[in-house]
Amino acid sequence: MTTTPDWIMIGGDGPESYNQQSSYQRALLEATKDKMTKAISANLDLDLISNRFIVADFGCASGPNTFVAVQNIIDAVEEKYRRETGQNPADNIEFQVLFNDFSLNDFNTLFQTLPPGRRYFSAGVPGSFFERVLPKESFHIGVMSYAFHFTSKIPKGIMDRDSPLWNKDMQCTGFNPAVKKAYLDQYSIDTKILLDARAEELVPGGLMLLLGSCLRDGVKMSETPKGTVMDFIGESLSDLAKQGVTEQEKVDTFRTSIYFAEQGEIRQIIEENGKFTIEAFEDIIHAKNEFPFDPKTLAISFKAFYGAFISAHFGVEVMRKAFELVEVKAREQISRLHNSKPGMQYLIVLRKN
Ligand SMILES: C[S@@+](CC[C@H](N)C(=O)[O-])C[C@H]1O[C@@H](n2cnc3c(N)ncnc32)[C@H](O)[C@@H]1O
Ligand SMILES: [Mg+2]
Repeated sequence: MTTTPDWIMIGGDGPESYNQQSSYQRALLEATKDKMTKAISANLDLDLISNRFIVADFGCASGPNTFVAVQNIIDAVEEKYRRETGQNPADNIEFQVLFNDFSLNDFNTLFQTLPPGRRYFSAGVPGSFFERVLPKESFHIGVMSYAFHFTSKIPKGIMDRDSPLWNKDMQCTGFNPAVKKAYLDQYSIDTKILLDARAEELVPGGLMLLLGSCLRDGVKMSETPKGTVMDFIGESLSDLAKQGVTEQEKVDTFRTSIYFAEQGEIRQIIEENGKFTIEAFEDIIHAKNEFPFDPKTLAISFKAFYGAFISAHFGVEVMRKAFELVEVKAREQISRLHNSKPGMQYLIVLRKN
């Protein structure tokens, strides 16, 4: 079994950084602000809002989206407190935000760009969210934004050419049922471990807010715009191997530890885990719902997301060349994108049982 390189976003705040290129992810946070506020108002016990309130973001990257996510939560908690007690939250509540990601994440950029005027104390929590990273009962609301689609490793057999599970593509396209099952099984195991860990770390009655992308039931990854661009990336890397720019062996051993689950699969995993009640599972439709089908924008935003991961395996030069080809492919095959089936963006609200 192979462990993939840690899934690190491009750090710093240069033109290709995650910091500058994550507006797609941010659009979902902005679109869900009202729904997050309502969910917190309806599902968080007033008793939990006392002198010390802890918010944790798992898979925070280097910002700025994490600041939007945690501020939305703090605003909602303050609003509920003000409305239901008539008191000023600033007089009575101190907030702390725990920022979690892999230790190699660019925490320097994160801490250097913390919003001025924020009303919370900050701390970094390094480590994989597939393990316990915090003491028992140590936070009140957790959030995961575009971080609930990872597996801890590439499923067994996926990179073995002699296995019926061998996957020629870099992602789970959804077309090979055996490959799809292997990814789903791994995702299910990992996600249950993740939920177990968060359930221990959350205070009783605490909430987890999950925001991200999934598939509508019955839709295959490669049928969506995101899956189509991921296929362009895989095809571009294969082209570079054919041109001798990189080795075929490297292409064959490059697979993503990402599984975009179907809506029903996510629901089933959470229910089987049994540590949380699903208070809401919302289908969020917003202006930036799908990527704009502009070849240049697509190449840049997917580079921000996947670039560091590809660099770690192929080196930065191959990564750059691959995304030049992705832009060409997106231009040549724009109809594939226009004919794709919509993906889905969600807000899931979980309450610890
Ligand atoms: C697509 S980014 C999302 C960042 C940010 N939450 C947002 O909404 O823009 C996914 C983040 O999850 C982190 N991540 C992936 N697997 C992780 C793990 N096992 N433990 C902790 N962080 C992880 C990555 O390092 C990355 O920063
Ligand atoms: Mg990984």
